Amino acid sequence: METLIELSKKMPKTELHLHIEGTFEPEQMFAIAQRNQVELKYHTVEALKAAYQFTNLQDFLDLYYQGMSVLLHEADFYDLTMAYLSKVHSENVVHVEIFFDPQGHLSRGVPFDTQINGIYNALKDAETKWGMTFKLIMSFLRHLSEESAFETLELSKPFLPLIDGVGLDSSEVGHPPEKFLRVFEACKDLGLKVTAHAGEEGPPEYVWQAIDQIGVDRIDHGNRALEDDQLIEEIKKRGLTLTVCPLSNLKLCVVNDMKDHPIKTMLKRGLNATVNSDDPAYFGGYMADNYASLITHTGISKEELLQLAQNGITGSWMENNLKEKHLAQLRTLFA
Ligand code: HPA
Ligand SMILES: [Zn+2]
Repeated sequence: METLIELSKKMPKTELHLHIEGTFEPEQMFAIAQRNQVELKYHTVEALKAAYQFTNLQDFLDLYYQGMSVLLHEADFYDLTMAYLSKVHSENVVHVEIFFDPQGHLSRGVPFDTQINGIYNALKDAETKWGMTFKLIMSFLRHLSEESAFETLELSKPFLPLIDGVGLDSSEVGHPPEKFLRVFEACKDLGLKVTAHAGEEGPPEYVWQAIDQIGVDRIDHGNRALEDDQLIEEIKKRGLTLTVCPLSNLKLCVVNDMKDHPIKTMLKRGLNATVNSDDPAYFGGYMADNYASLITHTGISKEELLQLAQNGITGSWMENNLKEKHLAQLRTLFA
């Protein structure tokens, strides 16, 4: 009998919540730092890894911004992205929708074209080599101003054909979605899809704002929506997908123990929850590890595993015929 973990490895998977800067493995970070002659605060891979102990989102973000500071050239962005894609290709991930944080690089003098060309060329190469499809999402840093987000949007305009959607990440509490209402209106007018991190640490009110005011197409995390029954009903009514990140939730103390992760509750309540890795190099695992951890600790059933995988396909922004193809493969595998 095939175990659920074996099945989860084999099944075609999508990744809908992934920060490319969060895939920076310490070994690669040191190699690129050396090649760019940038000094890191930590002097060995071991010392850096030992610092990956977070009690909240901000602890992590402080290290995340430090880590990305070694990315300077187009080749750095290409190598980072290709390393991630090749890793998840080996785990049967067939489609990725990845975030990048332009403001985290612009503030260090790295031009928009350097960033996006490196990332996009890797995505195109993975598509050519393995047939892995993708969407690219530009994310605004919510701890910065509305003005900075508008400046970033302006810089992105020559590259809009390469960008599918926009997101909102970084320090959530104190930076509600409504702070960026006008930016997101402008993005929608440009035909971009919209998603936002909401309800990771922030209150249900932020999820309401993301839905009601911003009109998001998807919700990133959304854990705290479970505190509000009316909100759950609204998310269901609108058919919104939640991009849930189990190992991230554990590492950032959004949940205290994987056995208490709310993903089964989300499914039971009829929410379209999906499984994603967020910042796998920092949180201890890629897609396969996230599924394996849920299977081991929460006791999800075969039916729930199939539901999660199906949600990852239906909640993606891929074309409908591709969705049908992947859904048919899943049905065969689970039959
Ligand atoms: O999980 C996250 N939350 C908010 N901002 C982020 N930036 C990278 N990862 C995250
Ligand atoms: Zn995230």
